[in-house]
Amino acid sequence: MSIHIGANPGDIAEVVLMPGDPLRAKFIAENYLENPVQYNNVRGMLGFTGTYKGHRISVQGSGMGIPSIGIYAHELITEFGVRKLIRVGSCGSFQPHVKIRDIVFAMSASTDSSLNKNAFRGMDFAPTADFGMLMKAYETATEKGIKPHVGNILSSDVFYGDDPDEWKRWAKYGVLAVEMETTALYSIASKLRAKAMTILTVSDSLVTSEETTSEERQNSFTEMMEIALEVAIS
Ligand SMILES: O=P(O)(O)O[C@H]1O[C@H](CO)[C@@H](O)[C@H]1O
Ligand SMILES: O=c1cc[nH]c(=O)[nH]1
Repeated sequence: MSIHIGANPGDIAEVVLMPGDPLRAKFIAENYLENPVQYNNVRGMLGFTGTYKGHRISVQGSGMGIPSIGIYAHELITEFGVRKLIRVGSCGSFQPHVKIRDIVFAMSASTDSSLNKNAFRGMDFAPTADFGMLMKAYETATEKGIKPHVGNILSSDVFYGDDPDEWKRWAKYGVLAVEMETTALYSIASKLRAKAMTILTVSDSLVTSEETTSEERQNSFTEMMEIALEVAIS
């Protein structure tokens, strides 16, 4: 048992899917895992372990933002022996060609957070996805007839910012979309010698102002879940 995860040693698989929303974790467990067992309810941050195509897989809600996923990723790796972490999240598009419900693979994650600036005394660390996982995700998407966008994303500390045009600074440099966790996930996985990647579904567009509902964000982004499960068992 760790401070934030009320599981016993061995309750959590070596591979964990991590949606921000704990109810998305429940949806994945109930719809894709065989014999799912809930191992965590501390702070309502649901975690489940079951099997997918015969492989043991866990799904753990990460909460929103860098501090929250930082806590769960750290405890999963250091206290429960997790080796592979796959974030399955929602994001807002920065580019006209990245449309609502499209899939984005985060090859790298820029940030406005000071997490790594603090850790590296003002110097820049480049948080990147595990190449093998990224390649498997790309192959799986291609087999399914899905064309993912692969590239740099922004992990922001701010959801409701002051400047409505701030995102354009990142868009100008080709950043695909914004979410709030990946830079921490990739950095922590690198430090602790685990493997990580993020798969996102576009839930809204800063370009067109289109949006999906919270219910859709919880339950309907199934293509990214299915790609993530194939990466998990590879
Ligand atoms: O849908 P999730 O995985 O929570 O991801 C995105 O949604 C939340 C903001 O609505 C942030 O956590 C952001 O990263
Ligand atoms: O962090 C996020 C997630 C989804 N959509 C956004 O605009 N921001």
